[in-house]
Amino acid sequence: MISIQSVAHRYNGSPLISFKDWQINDGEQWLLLGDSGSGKTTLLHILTGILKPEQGEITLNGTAIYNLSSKKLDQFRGRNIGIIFQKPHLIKSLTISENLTLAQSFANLPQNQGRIDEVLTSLGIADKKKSYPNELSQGQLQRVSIARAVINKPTLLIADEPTSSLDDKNAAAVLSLLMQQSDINRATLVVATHDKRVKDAFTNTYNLA
Ligand SMILES: Nc1ncnc2c1ncn2[C@@H]1O[C@H](COP(=O)(O)OP(=O)(O)OP(=O)(O)O)[C@@H](O)[C@H]1O
Repeated sequence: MISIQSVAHRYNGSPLISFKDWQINDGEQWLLLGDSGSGKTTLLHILTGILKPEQGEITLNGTAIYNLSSKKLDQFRGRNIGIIFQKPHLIKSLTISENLTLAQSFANLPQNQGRIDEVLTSLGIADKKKSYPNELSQGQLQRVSIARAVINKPTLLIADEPTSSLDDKNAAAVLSLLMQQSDINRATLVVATHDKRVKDAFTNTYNLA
């Protein structure tokens, strides 16, 4: 379970952005909706341990994440949280398989080729394992980014604007893959977007005013 309590943040000299309390139960799928500039990315960074808020507390499965040392927090994030950004941010000189191995080692987990094969197969890109990122299409790269996010079986899967640069068909495909992967891996899913096309797929919505 994730809980956000009395959280507010202010960037240097800017107005305080307050976030209403939010409780996310295990396995739930949530849409985080808000206009551009409303604070979606800020809240995702707070949720994932990247940005310590000026006020408030975030607990993930009972751990108050900002009470951890930065080293512990990095390891905690690597093991418990999978993040999908708008762009894949893969390492170009490494194969798809090596990029995924790297995600395992960042979390201090042993290399597990079987898990890599399993995830790539479930995303329909097992044949791209030995390819380099520049040999893949945008849609395939987006799948690799989902693979990297779920490789360590995170309890929380977060996607920041995963569909905004995609056409209707690809947007629907990526969304259904995210939901499917959250089901297979029993991970809680939070998708931040201002893309109204994805609204109907979710029953739980957290709205930023
Ligand atoms: N590093 C920063 N320093 C100062 N102000 C920032 C910083 N990052 C974001 N902001 C400001 O905080 C507010 C919220 O930004 P944020 O990026 O969280 O919004 P968003 O909802 O994700 O927007 P978008 O949909 O356009 O990505 C905005 O007014 C933005 O200008």
